[in-house]
Amino acid sequence: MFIPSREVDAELDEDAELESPRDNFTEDSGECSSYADHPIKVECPSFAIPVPPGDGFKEINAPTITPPLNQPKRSKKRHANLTLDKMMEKFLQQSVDTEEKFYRYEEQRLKIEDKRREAEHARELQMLQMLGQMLAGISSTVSQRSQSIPASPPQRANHRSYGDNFNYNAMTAALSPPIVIERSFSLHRTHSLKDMENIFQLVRNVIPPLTGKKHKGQDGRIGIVGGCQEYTGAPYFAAITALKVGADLSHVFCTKDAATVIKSYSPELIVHPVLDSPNAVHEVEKWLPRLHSVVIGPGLGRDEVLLENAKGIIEKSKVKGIPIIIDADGLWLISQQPSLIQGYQRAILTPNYMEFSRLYEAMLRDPVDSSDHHGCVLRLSQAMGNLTIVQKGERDLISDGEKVLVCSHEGSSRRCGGQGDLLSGSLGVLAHWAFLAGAEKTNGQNPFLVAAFGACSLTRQSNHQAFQKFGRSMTASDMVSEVGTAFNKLFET
Ligand SMILES: NC(=O)C1=CN([C@@H]2O[C@H](COP(=O)(O)OP(=O)(O)OC[C@H]3O[C@@H](n4cnc5c(N)ncnc54)[C@H](O)[C@@H]3O)[C@@H](O)[C@H]2O)[C@@H](O)CC1
Ligand SMILES: Nc1ncnc2c1ncn2[C@@H]1O[C@H](COP(=O)(O)OP(=O)(O)OP(=O)(O)O)[C@@H](O)[C@H]1O
Repeated sequence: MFIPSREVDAELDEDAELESPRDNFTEDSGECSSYADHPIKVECPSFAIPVPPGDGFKEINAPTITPPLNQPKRSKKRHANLTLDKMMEKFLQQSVDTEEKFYRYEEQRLKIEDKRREAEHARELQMLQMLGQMLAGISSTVSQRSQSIPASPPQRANHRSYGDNFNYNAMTAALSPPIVIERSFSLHRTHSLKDMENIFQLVRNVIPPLTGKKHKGQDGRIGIVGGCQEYTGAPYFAAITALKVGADLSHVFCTKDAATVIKSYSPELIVHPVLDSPNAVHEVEKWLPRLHSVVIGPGLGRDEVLLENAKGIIEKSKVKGIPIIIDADGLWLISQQPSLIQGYQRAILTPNYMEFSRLYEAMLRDPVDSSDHHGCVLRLSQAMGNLTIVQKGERDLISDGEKVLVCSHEGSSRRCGGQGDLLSGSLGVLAHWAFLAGAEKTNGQNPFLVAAFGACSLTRQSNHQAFQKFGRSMTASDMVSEVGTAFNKLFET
């Protein structure tokens, strides 16, 4: 049934409770003696509000029953407040829904726009390639004329470069041994320009263009779950790196006592002191629809309650299909309960040497074979249900159980704590971008492999640059300062 808003006002008058009229109006004002004389001001919409029958509202024409004078009125106002709360809740929900719809629409619109730009870009590339071929033809004719020795075919060795195959998926399916794609050059050594371009192009392809048409949040809203009394640096490094890579918003979900500390490091971060609250999972779950990816583990610690909450957050994120990056103590949790993430192919695990050994032994019941790193990372990924594994180390090995990518981009010999946090934060953003872009933009390659490769190269380049400046005194904060220029150097030049 519908009740005009005026009727709601009248009903609320009658339902006055808890506070007496004098709570709102002073005696001296002499303005108020009873609710009948001074109805409570309630902000109601001017249109009719649908109200299901039997929820406490009287029929419009029902006779008014005057309550006996001595009857306490307290319980009725609570009712009025409850009704108001319900209405407010409904309005808020509607506005959240509308906002969500708007975001969805915007995202679709931008996807279409991206596709258009992509097609334009592809056309331009094709023309450039044709031009390149023409120029190559001219130069080879010149060199054939000047040298009588014929050019030898390109050496492939053990590697396959991205540029060799456009239909990479089909090739992969046809080959039984794992494909190893390696980029082992430094920006400072001579290398094949073509290889470098091909491998980085896949990462570049997934990076959203900077345009004036977007609203805040569209380039990434990343959640970091971690941060406790002992560890406040790790979630900060991950969250600030996510922003420096290009995310619009970075949320940290940490314990209460870590929150103020993390906030004091950076006003850019949104910090939620909820991780040790009794309803932590629910508190984080409320934010999940607004997050594009979550990074679980930096500075999480190994407290039973926090690990249990992290477990709940992983489960809720899986239900929502959000890409999940698991690092540090999040990996400790996974090594205790691998089934928590097993088979969820939107997950990326980033173990260091120790974390990898723990996971490997938990899953394969064997020690790591130090003579076969590629095989180990491949087997671990397969055992975990083909989710992406990034084994960090002197060379980062990245596998989805089908292929192994090797990133040995030049970093430095400095191994200060916190470098892995930069990696997981940047991966949070790149995984979202790559996932959104899809395999179409990565030439059929698993987008998470591309994202992981991008994040590893970026971390190592930041490390390299910071080490050039500070040498042995370099710390993770120095690396954070280099993220912007490293990103430009690798992906935007
Ligand atoms: N500033 C911060 O707040 C930082 C916090 N961090 C956090 O610290 C927590 C613990 O991570 P860690 O990587 O330190 O984990 P671990 O405590 O497992 O390892 C610490 C280091 O101790 C050594 N180690 C561990 N087990 C060993 C063993 N059995 N034998 C010999 N050496 C061994 C290894 O060098 C290892 O890197 C994580 O939550 C992580 O995110 C780190 O990210 C570093 C920076
Ligand atoms: N020996 C190495 N040489 C060059 N780069 C390395 C080496 N070891 C690690 N890295 C780089 O540093 C990044 C972080 O790896 P690291 O092993 O330090 O992680 P972590 O121990 O998890 O870090 P954190 O201290 O944040 O917990 C890796 O992605 C890798 O690119």
